[in-house]
Amino acid sequence: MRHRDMNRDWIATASTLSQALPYLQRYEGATVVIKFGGHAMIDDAAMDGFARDIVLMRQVGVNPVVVHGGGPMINDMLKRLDIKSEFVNGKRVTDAATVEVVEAVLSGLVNKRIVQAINRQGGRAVGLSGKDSNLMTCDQTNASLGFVGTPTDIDPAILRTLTQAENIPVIAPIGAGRNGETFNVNGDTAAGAIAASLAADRLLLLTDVEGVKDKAGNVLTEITPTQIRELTKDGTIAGGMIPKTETALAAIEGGVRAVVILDGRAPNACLLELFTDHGAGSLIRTPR
Ligand SMILES: Nc1ncnc2c1ncn2[C@@H]1O[C@H](COP(=O)(O)OP(=O)(O)O)[C@@H](O)[C@H]1O
Ligand SMILES: CC(=O)N[C@@H](CCC(=O)OP(=O)(O)O)C(=O)O
Repeated sequence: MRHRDMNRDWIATASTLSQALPYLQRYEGATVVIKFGGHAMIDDAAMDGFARDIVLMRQVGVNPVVVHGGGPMINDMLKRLDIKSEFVNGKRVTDAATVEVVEAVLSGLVNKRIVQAINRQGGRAVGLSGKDSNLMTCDQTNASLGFVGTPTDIDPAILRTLTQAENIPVIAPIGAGRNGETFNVNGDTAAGAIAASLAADRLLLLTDVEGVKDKAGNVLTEITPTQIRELTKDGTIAGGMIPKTETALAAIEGGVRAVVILDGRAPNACLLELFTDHGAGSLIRTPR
């Protein structure tokens, strides 16, 4: 009995691999930008699973570009330093002291943790922030948010150099201001702007919910720009989901072929989305 069950498992595994062929062919040479949110990095196992998926993508000829968040890790450090922090529409109000902590945590602790996790799985990850090689120049979003930036100029040349050499860029969402300022950029916003600059085939926004939910709490497997606007207006899309859906709309308008908002805590979330017919999360694509 036990033998027969094991056989069945192996057959299912082989069948999944075989079914992946058309997807592997479709995504060979494609650019996929993955936003890894702070809430998706729940523990070492989630980090290692994510790293493994990214290395597998690279191995089969996809060009993965990782943009990360780290909101909960910034909160921890601010708490340790006794600095108060608040959010307005999913964006952290960032004063001069806060932006120093944000940069240290994102470009230092979080970025290097992801780089190391990918490299331990056999990949070649290179960590950078928007300041490196003029990758992301920003203007202030709104005076009331302090040092929060909106990307205005993205120079993706360094990303192309790295991906052509089969390296995996891992980007902290810190932007350079025109007058030497450091700007805190929401991770989703940064990922969307970078994906648009690369005319990416897919932007995957990994988070801690299964997707965008409607009023009744059901996950919408596909969501149109009109639905997003309506659900935001009536408050169904709120908090941290606002920058995600705003990003999805801007990315689609900016030339990204499709955006998926999905649960990064689910094992192999990225592989499931790209290489199987199950898909995952909420898909937003250019209206046809
Ligand atoms: N309509 C909605 N559907 C799904 N999640 C929503 C919705 N509105 C608000 N949210 C909230 O948005 C959160 C995701 O944003 P956030 O916490 O910033 O994630 P991350 O750290 O992964 O970027 C969810 O955990 C959920 O609480
Ligand atoms: C302006 C702004 O809000 N920046 C975010 C940057 C980190 C981030 O986006 O992290 P998650 O993806 O984990 O939420 C912050 O300070 O928390």
